[in-house]
Parts: sequence; C-alpha cells; structure tokens
Amino acid sequence: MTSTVNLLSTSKCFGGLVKRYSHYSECCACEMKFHVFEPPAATSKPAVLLFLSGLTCNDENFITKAGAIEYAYKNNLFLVCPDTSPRGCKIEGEDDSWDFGTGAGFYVDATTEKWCKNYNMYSYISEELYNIVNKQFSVNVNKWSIFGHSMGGMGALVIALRNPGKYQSVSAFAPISNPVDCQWGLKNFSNYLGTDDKSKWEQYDPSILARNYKGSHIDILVDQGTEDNFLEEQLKPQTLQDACEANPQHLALSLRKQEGYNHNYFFISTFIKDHIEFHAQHLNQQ
Ligand SMILES: N[C@@H](CCC(=O)N[C@@H](CS)C(=O)NCC(=O)O)C(=O)O
Repeated sequence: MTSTVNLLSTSKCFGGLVKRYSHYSECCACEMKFHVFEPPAATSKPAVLLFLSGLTCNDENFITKAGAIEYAYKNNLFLVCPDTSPRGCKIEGEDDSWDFGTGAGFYVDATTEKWCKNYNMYSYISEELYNIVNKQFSVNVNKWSIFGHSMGGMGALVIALRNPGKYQSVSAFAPISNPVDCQWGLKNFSNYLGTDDKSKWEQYDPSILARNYKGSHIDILVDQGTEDNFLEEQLKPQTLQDACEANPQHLALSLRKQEGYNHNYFFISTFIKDHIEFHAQHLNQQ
C-alpha cells in the first residue's frame, strides 16, 4: 500500500515538468512534500535519480538552485527531491536549532522515545518514497541512483552502502563522511539514536559502512570544495577515502578536491553536470 500523492504545482521546464507533491507519510507520521522533474516523454521510461539535501533545506533548494534540470532533461532522468525531515510534529525542541530537528532529519530511523514516531527518514527515503515513485510515476523501476549534499551526501552514501544492488551509483557534494566523529553527528545521533548503544550510530556512518562493505561493486563520486568552512570539523572526506582504499574490491571512490569552492549551491551548480552525467552513465547503459 502506498499513500495517495496530491499535486501542489506544475511548471514546464526544459520541455518536461517540475511538479511538487504532498502526501501523508506512514514512516514519518506526518504530511511530507517532494519535488520531481519528469523529463519529456521519450521512447524509454526514465531512470530515477534521487537527491538528498543538507541541513536547513527542504524539497525546494536543490530543484531551484542546483541547475540540475537541464542535465536531467538531456539524459532522460527522472529527478526526485524529498524534504530533509518531518515538519510540524510538535516535538519539544524540534525548532530550537538550525542543525537539529526540523531540516535535520539526518536520514536515520530514530530509536529514542521522543523522536521515533516521526524521525524515520532512512526508511522514508529508502522504502516509502522509493515505492511511491515506482508505483505512481512512469519510471524504470529497476534503475535508481542516489546523490546528495552535506547531511544529504552522508544519507546518499549510507543508503547506497546499506542496500547493495538497489542503486546503480552514488555521489555526493561535501558529504558528512564520518558522523560518529564530528559535532553534527554527535548532536543528532545522541538525540535520535541515544547514547547507550554506539553500534546503532555505525549503521549511519559512511566511512564505517564503506570499510565493511561486501556487496556488489559501487562507483562513488565525491566533490569537496577546499574553502568549505565545514571541511575540517564536520565533513572529513579523508576518512571516507581511507575506508574506500581499504576496500578496493568493492568500492571505487573518486574524491575531487575543488580549489576555492565553499559549501553552498554555487559549488553544487558548478559540478552538477559531472554528477548527473556520472549517474547517467550507470543508469542508461544497456
Ligand atoms: N545556516 C548555516 C549554514 C547551513 C548550510 O550551509 N546549509 C547547507 C546544507 S549543509 C545548505 O544547502 N543550505 C541551503 C542553501 O544554501 O540553499 C550557517 O549559518 O552556517
């Protein structure tokens, strides 16, 4: 069973349609919104490329600011852009800080009593929304790839590494690469997952998952700006590189350090073409 989606808006763009939907999410026990870009009708059903945004974002940031639509259109890809957290759940503290709660679901399934009813973004993205898109849109259900930015880069890597074979490729802009060892991770994981069992945290850490990954081979592309203010304290891409280098049979990471770029959508829009073409190569091959 998937919930009914309600169309909120439609705009023509590059010959296709940008549409915004809302629906009741069983995983998050609240109304959720997402955007899609449907490329113009082609002879083959489009593959799906899902983007996870970062802290403070909702379902609008990527679709409006990244410049992705032109390349999705050129490569016949169906874009899906979900929100970054449940909203308006009336949980005490959910709106108190920009890097926790609303806009910061961290793509985990919460286990603490306070958050576990709503903050289940891992299952929402990897199961519920996946099923909604496959059932309710005209897409190639066997071809999905995933990418994201910062917290969303972390989420994309985690979801791909925990679901071997489900995604053809994964990429990230400035991902939080080792959340068990940075302030953003400590703040969010301790609240959503508790502090009694740290093995739960490891299920959401791209570097730890990459080191232990044994599934089918995955190609990974990561871009990281050298002038990103969060690079040293929060992002730590070197830990991901070390983990992938220790697991060359299963993972091939291309980590590109982009001189002078910072953390924002100017950086993303500069390299979005490369990321979409990277995914198109994996999704559109016969
Ligand atoms: N609000 C934070 C920055 C948050 C931030 O950089 N968020 C990134 C994702 S981690 C983003 O994409 N922001 C939304 C935007 O630029 O449209 C600050 O003041 O330092």
